[in-house]
Parts: sequence; C-alpha cells; structure tokens
Amino acid sequence: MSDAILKVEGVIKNFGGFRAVGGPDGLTFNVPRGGFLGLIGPNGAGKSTTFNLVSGVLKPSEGRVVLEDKDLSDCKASDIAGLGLARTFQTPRAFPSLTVLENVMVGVSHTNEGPFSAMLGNWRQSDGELREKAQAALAKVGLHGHEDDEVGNLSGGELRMLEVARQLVREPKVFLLDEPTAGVDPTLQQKLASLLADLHAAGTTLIVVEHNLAFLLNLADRVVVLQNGALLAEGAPDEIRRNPDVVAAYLGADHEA
Ligand SMILES: Nc1ncnc2c1ncn2[C@@H]1O[C@H](COP(=O)(O)OP(=O)(O)OP(=O)(O)O)[C@@H](O)[C@H]1O
Repeated sequence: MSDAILKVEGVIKNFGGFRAVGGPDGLTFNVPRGGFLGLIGPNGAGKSTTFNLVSGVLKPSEGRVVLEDKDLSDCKASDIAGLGLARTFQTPRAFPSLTVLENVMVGVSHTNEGPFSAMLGNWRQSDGELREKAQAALAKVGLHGHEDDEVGNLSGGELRMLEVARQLVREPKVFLLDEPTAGVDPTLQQKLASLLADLHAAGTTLIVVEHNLAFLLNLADRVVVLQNGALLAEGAPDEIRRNPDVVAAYLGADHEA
C-alpha cells in the first residue's frame, strides 16, 4: 500500500525462547494514512507487545517498523514520539504531585523542559496558549471542571481519560490507544467515541487495542486480528465479524459485536 503511514514488516519479538509476536513468518501489516485500525485478539495474543514495538518501548528481535518511510530500528521511544507518534498504556500513568491540568501541560512541555522542571513549577506559567490547549483536551475527554483536581481524586476511568488528554494535546499524527474503555463509565465512553470519530474525520491515524468490540468495530475502518502473536485475519469490521476463524478463535458463536 503506497499511502501507508506505518508499516510493520516481518516483525518478530522473542522473550527468551518464547515468541510473543511474529508467529513463524513475522508480523506484517500496514496502516494507511488517516486510517482507523482496530487491533484485537484474545488475552496474550501480542497486542500490547505490538504497541511496544511500534512505539519503541521494545525493539524487534527481527523485522522492522517504518513510520512515514523512516526505519525506526535505531530510534528511541522519545525519538519516535518526536516524529508524531503518541500512545496510551494499558495501565494509565500520571504525575501524582501535579494537578489534572498540569499533567496535561506536561504532555507538551516535557519534550523541551523535562517533567522534573514542570513538577518544580518552572515551565512558562505565562504560556497561556499551552494552558488553553490543555483545557481544550480535557474538555474533549469529558474532564472539564476537573482541571484543579488532584490526580489522586480521579476515578480509574477518569485517570484513563486524563492519559488520553495528555497525548491528545501533543496533536499526534499517529495515535495508539491501549484499551481506552477499560474501567471507563458509559458517559465517558461516549465522549471517547465522539473524540475518536472527530480525530479520524480530521485525518489523525488511529490504532486502537480494545476488548470492547461493540465500541471498536463501530469506529474502526479496518481490523487486524492477532492470535498467538501472528496475524489471524485482517479486513473491514463486517468481514471480521463474519470471519469463521475469528469467530472460532475469539468472538465466539454468540457474539454481539
Ligand atoms: N516482558 C515480557 N517478558 C516475557 N513475556 C512477555 C513479556 N511481555 C509480554 N509477554 C508475553 O507475551 C505474550 C503477549 O503479551 P501481550 O501483553 O502483548 O498480549 P495482549 O494481546 O496485549 O494481551 P491482553 O489482551 O491480555 O492485554 C503473553 O504471553 C505475555 O505473557
């Protein structure tokens, strides 16, 4: 595919003697620019490991990841972030000593000044533009009104949305979200669905790992299914819903996604 913004080419990841990603031939798939890819599969299929390989948290044992024609093999995670790729983690992370708003402001300012500088209050307090962007990002994830809250007072679902806002404020070209609806209440899930649809409409490339298939398959335009680290199926959501291999391995005969 010529207009692929991201290419995963024959990637294998071994942990000791265990192959977590790649299967016999290596994992290969492309993500078109502006596409919305759902990455699904049973527990332990290799979804989070694939995210770690794409975002540079882990290096492939074999194969390579290419972002906008740049081979990421020699790039650190921070370099890849600088190229416009953002991700959330399955377990949300936040700076406990900063307010909700400050946590989002750090999402942008840390690339220049370091989170420790931010924690000491040394960032440009006068940077009204950054503050406004952070406030807008919080509103988009349904956390308007929580700006001055301590992070410790947020629910698990709100913490997950805070992490989305922290990455959103960086205006990524490619945005990876790892199980964004886990522990999130229906109201915030609705906000998240609108946000993802808006980002998709605006041309952001999205890759989302999710066990909530009803949520994901309504939003994604393409789906990659992993099983035991290998590609089991790839196609449009409707094809995936009907694919007998996917139904047998993951969805189950009475699925409602
Ligand atoms: N650092 C590691 N060392 C050893 N094995 C690992 C490591 N990280 C992941 N694994 C193993 O690799 C396999 C894939 O794990 P991964 O977390 O990528 O799966 P997943 O599809 O994201 O699962 P889940 O849906 O449960 O989050 C699992 O068997 C896991 O135990």
